[in-house]
Amino acid sequence: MTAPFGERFAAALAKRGQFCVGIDPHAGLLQEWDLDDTVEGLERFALTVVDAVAPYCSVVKPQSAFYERFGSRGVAVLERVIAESRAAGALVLLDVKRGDIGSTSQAYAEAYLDPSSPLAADAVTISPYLGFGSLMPFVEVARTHGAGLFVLAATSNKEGPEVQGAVTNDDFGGRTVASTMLAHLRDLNGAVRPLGSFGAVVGATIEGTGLDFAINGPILAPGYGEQGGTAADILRIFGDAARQVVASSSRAVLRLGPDAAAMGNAVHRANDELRSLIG
Ligand SMILES: O=c1ccn([C@@H]2O[C@H](COP(=O)(O)O)[C@@H](O)[C@H]2O)c(=O)[nH]1
Repeated sequence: MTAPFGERFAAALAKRGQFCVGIDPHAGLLQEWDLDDTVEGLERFALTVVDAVAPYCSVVKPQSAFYERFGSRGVAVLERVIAESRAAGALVLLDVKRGDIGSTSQAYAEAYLDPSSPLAADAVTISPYLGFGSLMPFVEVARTHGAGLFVLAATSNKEGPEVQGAVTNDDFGGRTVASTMLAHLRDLNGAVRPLGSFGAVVGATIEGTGLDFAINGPILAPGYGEQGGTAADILRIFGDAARQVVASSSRAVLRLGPDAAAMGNAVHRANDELRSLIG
């Protein structure tokens, strides 16, 4: 029986550190690596990154869009990325940002979280734009299989606050949407030890929001590196919750390839920096 994701996440961060590499095969990066923008180029790129970083990272985060761009053969590459990263000991957080009415959420959840699916990962990112309740099938499937979820709360992009900073009416608590998502996650995680399995996505780039990050669950902080987020930002934004954060960076690491040692060293450096500030 697989241990719950929150337990596996806490153990992985304690063992391998708080840095996550996003495995995002951008067309521009394929070109920088001297690879063709084809499924063969995609495969070479993605598997080189897996070999270089998955043995050291606590978490890797492939972004599904860059694989879907190549149709079914690209998705087959994604399946290999997931399987080989897990075999190398990394947790795989598949960045798909799915979310729909409940019955469709059920199918998405089975596609990404049921271990019998070829695309099954340890956790996925999901979008609560259809209402947090529409995500309950993901919660149930995640509970059944010991998987994790990361719900978009306060994303790293500058356009996010238009929606995430909007205030709900009194029937729904009169709080910002981001704060409402964090409250739902706090309720789901309860007092589970060492950590619940239901996490939030909060950008490493956001400015003082007054949000309460004590959700007793994992937090993904994308926007580290290329988008400007630093280890100091992780401490500034999350305070006491900083130890539950995995900071994610894609392009800033991938640009160092195809030199595997350079990408591996970037992981060690980022982990050291986060450890020295957060403990
Ligand atoms: O708020 C969010 C949520 C997800 N992302 C994703 O993370 C990476 C960021 O890539 P970089 O190259 O490090 O900027 C990418 O896959 C995004 O889709 C995010 O940036 N912000």
